[in-house]
Amino acid sequence: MILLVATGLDVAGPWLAQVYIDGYLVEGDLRAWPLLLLGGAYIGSQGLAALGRYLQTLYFSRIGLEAIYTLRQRVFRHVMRLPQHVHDATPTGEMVARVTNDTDAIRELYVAFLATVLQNLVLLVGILVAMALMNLQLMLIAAPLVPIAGVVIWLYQRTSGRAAMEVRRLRAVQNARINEAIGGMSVLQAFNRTDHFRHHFHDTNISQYNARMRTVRISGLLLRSALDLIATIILAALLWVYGLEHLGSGAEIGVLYAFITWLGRVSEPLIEITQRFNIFQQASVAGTRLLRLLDRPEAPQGTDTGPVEHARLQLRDVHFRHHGAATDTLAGITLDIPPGSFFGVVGPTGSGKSTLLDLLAGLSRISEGSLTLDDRPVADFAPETLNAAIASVPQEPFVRSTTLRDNLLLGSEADDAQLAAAIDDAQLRELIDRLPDGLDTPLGERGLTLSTGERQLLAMARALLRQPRILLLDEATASVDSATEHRMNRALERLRGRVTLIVVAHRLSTIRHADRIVVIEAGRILEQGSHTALLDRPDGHYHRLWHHRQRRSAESWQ
Ligand SMILES: Nc1ncnc2c1ncn2[C@@H]1O[C@H](COP(=O)(O)OP(=O)(O)OP(=O)(O)O)[C@@H](O)[C@H]1O
Repeated sequence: MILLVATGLDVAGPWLAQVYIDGYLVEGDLRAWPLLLLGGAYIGSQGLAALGRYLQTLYFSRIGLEAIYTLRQRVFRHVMRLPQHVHDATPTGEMVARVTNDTDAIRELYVAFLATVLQNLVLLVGILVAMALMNLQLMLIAAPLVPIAGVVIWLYQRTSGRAAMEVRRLRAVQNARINEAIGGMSVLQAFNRTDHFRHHFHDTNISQYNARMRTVRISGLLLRSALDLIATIILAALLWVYGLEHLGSGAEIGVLYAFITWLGRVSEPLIEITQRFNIFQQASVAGTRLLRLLDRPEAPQGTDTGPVEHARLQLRDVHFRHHGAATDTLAGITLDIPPGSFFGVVGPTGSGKSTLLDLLAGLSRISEGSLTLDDRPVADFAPETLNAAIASVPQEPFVRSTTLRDNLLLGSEADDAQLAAAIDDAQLRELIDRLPDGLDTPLGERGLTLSTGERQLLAMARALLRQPRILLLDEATASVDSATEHRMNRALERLRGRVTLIVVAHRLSTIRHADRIVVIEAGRILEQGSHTALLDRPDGHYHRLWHHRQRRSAESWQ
């Protein structure tokens, strides 16, 4: 409604001018009141039209922003619920682009495309109607501008659409390159590969420049130039016809004025509509990508919220195969993990240790066999219930670039006493005392100001804050300094008996005192038992591993 009124007021301006010119000026009537009245009406109508346009823009923007808010919320929630294998196979930058750029393209569709196209189409129709009412013959001369402009728009779409797609593709490549280079900057610098990457970047940059120039050339040629030329030809035709009819009389010169003004305004909406079609194209590509993402099934979630009483974990002939993999990563794992026990898991790299922890944490689902917590399938548990009972410390803990306190809490609530207990249990106190602002020290991006071992202790304190029944720890590396190693061992010793500990270890010293050590190779359990029992088997794998490590560390001390 506002749109129609605003357009009517907009179009009325030249009409009022025509009334004044033909009714008073040409007649030689130079009294003040008609000028004041019609001039005031002219200014008023244009002012109200501007107000109307402002209200429309506000309205469309609100619709757009509301749509984007809901959509972004939905896409992000969906992304967080996608199964692990989807995240493993999708580059981070691509997921980020889905949630930010693609949803933004949809916003543009509402704000910039639909609003502009609708406003301009209505304006176009309004001008044509006003022309027809004023002078049908002249309107019929001006009207062909619309179909001719349609052809120009079609040509523009055909030629510039491809170039615009190329610009966007190159921009995505460029973003990925920048992401990759910045993420791996230390490696690039250490390997002296910065120049190599710079040249690669230069190549895509040049291609993007050329593609961009192509779009500028096409739009420069077809948009303003072609449409202005056609408008000028039509203007000449109008002058010709008007001249033939009113030659020398000067009659209806106001009509000519109104037509020239309207004609000048017809090409603007046409150019706007043409330009906005790119946004439409972008939004439809983004929309297709978003729909494809939203169509991907979320990881199934259980609903069992019953309390976990004993926290006994049992695995019966568990098999697991990674999505799309040809063979099983874990095969025939059978384990009984009683509450409060300390289990160590060792094995060569790639043997499936981290995968086993992912299954226990409910991050991946077993392919075959049974995995239960208190005799209830782990897969049936609601994520909140399972996460409250089982906490994990991954190999590469997630550290945000905020303070240590925020990193420990990770959005949850805990009082000072709980925080202090978790910090003490994880042996994090010494580190906090060393930091300039203690718990309120910012940790820098991805926690790079902390060592690998310290990041794991932080993740352990974070996990302990939730007071879990079972703690899964995937030891980051064999090569932490002896002070950190000592702190980690002390932390495990402190937790022992209070919490079930399942620890994947690269340093055998970490799990030396475990109740049971499980040796895995190629996804199968080779042997299990206590440290002494396993060492008592001279031809056992653990025996060999232990003596091999002992020799290596003895050599490194020589
Ligand atoms: N998403 C995946 N898709 C396919 N295979 C995978 C995937 N993730 C891991 N794997 C494979 O599964 C096997 C076990 O990996 P896992 O990370 O569990 O080993 P690991 O014993 O923890 O090794 P490390 O000691 O180096 O941490 C490896 O061969 C690995 O290549």
